[in-house]
Amino acid sequence: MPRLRLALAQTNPIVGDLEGNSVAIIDAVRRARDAGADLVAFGEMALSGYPIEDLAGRPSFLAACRRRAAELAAELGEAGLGDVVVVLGHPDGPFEPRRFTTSNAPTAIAQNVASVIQGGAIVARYAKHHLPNYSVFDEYRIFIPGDELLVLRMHGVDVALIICEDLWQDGGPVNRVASADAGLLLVINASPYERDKNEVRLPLVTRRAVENDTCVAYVNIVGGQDDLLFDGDSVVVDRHGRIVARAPQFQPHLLVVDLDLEGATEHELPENVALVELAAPASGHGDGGTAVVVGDSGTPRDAGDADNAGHASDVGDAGDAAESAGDGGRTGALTPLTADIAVVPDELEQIWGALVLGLGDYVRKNGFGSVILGLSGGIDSSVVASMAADAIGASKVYGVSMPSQWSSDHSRSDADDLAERIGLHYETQAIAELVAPIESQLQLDGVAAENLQARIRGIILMGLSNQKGHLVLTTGNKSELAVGYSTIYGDSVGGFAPLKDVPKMLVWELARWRNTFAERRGETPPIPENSISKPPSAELRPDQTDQDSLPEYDVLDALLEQYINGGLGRTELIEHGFDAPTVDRIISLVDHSEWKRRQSAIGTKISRTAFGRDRRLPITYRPTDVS
Ligand SMILES: Nc1ncnc2c1ncn2[C@@H]1O[C@H](COP(=O)(O)OP(=O)(O)OC[C@H]2O[C@@H]([n+]3cccc(C(=O)O)c3)[C@H](O)[C@@H]2O)[C@@H](O)[C@H]1O
Ligand SMILES: Nc1ncnc2c1ncn2[C@@H]1O[C@H](COP(=O)(O)OP(=O)(O)OP(=O)(O)O)[C@@H](O)[C@H]1O
Ligand SMILES: NC(=O)CC[C@H](N)C(=O)O
Repeated sequence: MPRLRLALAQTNPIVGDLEGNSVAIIDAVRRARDAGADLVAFGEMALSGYPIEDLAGRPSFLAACRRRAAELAAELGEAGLGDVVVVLGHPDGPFEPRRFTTSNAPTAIAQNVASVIQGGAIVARYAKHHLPNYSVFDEYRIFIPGDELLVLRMHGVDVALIICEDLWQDGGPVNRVASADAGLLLVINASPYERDKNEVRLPLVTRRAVENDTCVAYVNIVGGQDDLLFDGDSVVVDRHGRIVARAPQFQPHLLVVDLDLEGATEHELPENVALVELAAPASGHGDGGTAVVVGDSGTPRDAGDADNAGHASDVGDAGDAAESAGDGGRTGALTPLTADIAVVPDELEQIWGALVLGLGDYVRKNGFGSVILGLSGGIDSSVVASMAADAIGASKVYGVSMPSQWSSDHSRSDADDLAERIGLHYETQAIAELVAPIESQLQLDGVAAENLQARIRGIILMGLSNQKGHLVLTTGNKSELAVGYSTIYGDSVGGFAPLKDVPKMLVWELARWRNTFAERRGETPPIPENSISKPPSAELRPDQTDQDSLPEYDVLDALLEQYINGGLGRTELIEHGFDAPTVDRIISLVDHSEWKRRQSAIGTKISRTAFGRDRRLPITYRPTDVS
């Protein structure tokens, strides 16, 4: 059986940063080459970052991506890395909208492609076939679909290549893998984290391996991009679906694994399969060879454009190359690798890791050096402060206590305690004297006067942000956002909302988990016990608690879970045991808060249905279909 040494490069790209992303790519190829890899694969759009959204409609951006991919190939060759076969995801174009007769998206001018690089040039290209258009994805709108499976013959093995959603959908390229008789199915991905995703993603990888009787290698990008968080978790399973290598979540990683694979055989190609024969390395890790397309039953691809002229041809003299590739083309035997199988953390640790990376990458990738937030001594601000310290270090976190005349003593003492435990910067800005003149001049009372306090706090945080350059973190959680329980332009102020997709009950669970995690490591638990155990209160009037306005949070969260994630209507919610008045009140609050959510800060998605792109509803809406 031919042995392939495969490297999966789990990189953390920044959308648009073609230069920075290229540096990481070249570095990973060098490390893969030093580790003896024959093939190194990067995630979907690893060159450009993902998702590129409407940048896909900008010809100058597409041209820059295409140019950078070709330059990168040349640079790899010049750096003596031409022998390693590199599979790299990037956008390609601009194409004439009507050039592809199979296109269902006539206005799209881009394709979502994987370029195959060898010997200093792009030698083949695969265009994604299935373009996801549900949940957070809009690819059908912006990309032209491909229509064939690419098979690379290298080192005596046939490697079938597809991109992310192609693995998820029956029909199309994944159904041709078995009849193409591929020894390895390589999938490059940009698959966002959701707390239950692993329960779907890994079984899917396993199922495809068994269905096709082939090893499957799945490489994902890692890192935060606005509201999305890519968790990495790249994995290789054998033809029985058993895990043979797995990268850790939430960090860049180069996973290198030896695979003994079914050798390539001569057989008739199914429809819409392009077989590209890659030449064996000339010697050791010297200059690479050229590619020969030995069979192509589909429509011509665009791999042989001006950038790649002379490196791919459709002549059929594959025999010699196949023979020389049979032993892997290496000059000497490589020491076998030991299995590298990362342990998947428990669920709360995963969620914490996702939120910390999402927050940290938003701060770093948007060029902030620090964050600021209001510390009320309550659970939400305490958890956000702790996450921020984990993400960027306590020395870059600024907390402000802003007591009013209604603030309890514990709001101050718990905030002091938190600041001390975490070691963040901390100051006090009392608001009573700022609130009083506005309240009096505008003659505000009731909720108007209550909200003024939250708005003065917002002004203080934005003022300090403008002055010092801190990013303002808004502390609202998913339960509050669902029912509009926050003051617009008040405590909802801010640029990033770490708890946006975290319901209140989960906020408490995470707080307890983080403290226990610290204790296990012999560290000071960051969150004061009193902040966890006391009843939540906005403290905008004497003795206020959240439950003056809302049901108990366990009931509220269960109801919201069924209404928002589960998509149940009024009748079904009542059938599930929620009482009718509560259902009516909460549905009404959720539906009438859409306008607040539409202007709210983004935050890391961790659920199947996060507020934002996942759930698009009208603001102006008079419900007549409530049932
Ligand atoms: N459809 C629509 N489109 C555009 N604007 C719309 C609108 N509906 C209302 N509005 C505007 O919104 C205003 C009302 O919204 P807003 O000013 O936010 O005020 P509102 O939602 O009435 O009150 C805020 C609630 O959040 C609670 N709160 C505040 C702060 C912190 C916390 C906490 O514990 O975390 C809770 C507070 O106790 C109160 O119950 C209206 O005066 C109107 O200007
Ligand atoms: N006294 C305060 N000092 C500083 N910030 C405050 C104060 N009160 C409220 N805030 C800010 O406004 C946010 C909304 O908090 P509020 O106490 O009204 O509700 P909450 O949802 O219970 O949040 P928390 O659990 O953090 O208290 C807080 O998380 C905090 O950032
Ligand atoms: N980029 C993609 O095609 C991702 C879609 C896929 N269903 C996923 O979430 O993994």
